[in-house]
Amino acid sequence: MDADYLPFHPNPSKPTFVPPAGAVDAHCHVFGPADTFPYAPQRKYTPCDAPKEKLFELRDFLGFERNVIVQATCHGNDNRALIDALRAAGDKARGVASVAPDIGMDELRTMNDAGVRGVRFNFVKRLVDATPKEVFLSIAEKIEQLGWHIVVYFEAQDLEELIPFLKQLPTTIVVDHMGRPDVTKGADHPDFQRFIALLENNENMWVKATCPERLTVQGPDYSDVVPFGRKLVEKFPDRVIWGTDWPHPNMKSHMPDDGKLVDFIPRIAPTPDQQKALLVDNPMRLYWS
Ligand SMILES: O=C(O)/C=C(\CC(=O)C(=O)O)C(=O)O
Repeated sequence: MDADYLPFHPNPSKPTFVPPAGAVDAHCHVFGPADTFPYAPQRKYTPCDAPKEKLFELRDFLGFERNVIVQATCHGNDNRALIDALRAAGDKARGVASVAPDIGMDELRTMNDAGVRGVRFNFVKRLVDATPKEVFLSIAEKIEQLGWHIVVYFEAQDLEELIPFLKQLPTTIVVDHMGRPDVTKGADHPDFQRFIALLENNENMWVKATCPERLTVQGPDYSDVVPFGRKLVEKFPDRVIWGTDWPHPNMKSHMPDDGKLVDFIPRIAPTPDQQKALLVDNPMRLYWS
């Protein structure tokens, strides 16, 4: 792993908040182990191994029933670790893959059988070299045939430029990590309001109310991120999902305690109805129906 890479928390606390029955951790990753599933040569970071067994252990410990495992850039378009984890989890996991435009429908169908239900388009400049929009559009055309959706990861300052492209995508779109707002500007700032307006005007767009630990400036207990998550849960109760982001690649300031991240949930989704929608009904509709 990279010299400055922080490994995941070795012994997270037991959360006080008990997730509703059937809760889904809808954003997490598996990394390696590198001797079986090597990292991609073009990767921008080398993580510590975070194998499926550790993920499943954490799922049970935190009180979740299911995972959505998202392909991260350190594995490039090599989805073998993801597929291996999905097969091992059986019906308890679904996946989001990263694919090249020349992928065939047969390979996509094999992935579908393993539990993949979406692809991820990553626009974060520190993580990937830019991919031409036509390439993404040609992938979108293929995966649309399987009823999959597209997860997009971008930073707030790049949203404006991306909007015309996002509007061209033919499927459900899920935006990672609240659209990565600058929380120092506040949730009423025009930047976050523009993101809210985008979701209001495009009913195919969903959002993950994830990653207070990445967005915070104050640090734990992430109070500066609460207004952002709460606004998304209130405004889009049937289009918002939640996940741990375990094993938290590229965290530089601190490594979050996953139990504390679970305790963040009732602060952004205070009512049992909101919690059930966020953790059960919405992810089940998107990934298991
Ligand atoms: O865990 C995440 O979702 C966020 C990441 C890593 C990532 O997305 C990737 O490597 O593909 C990040 O901001 O470094």
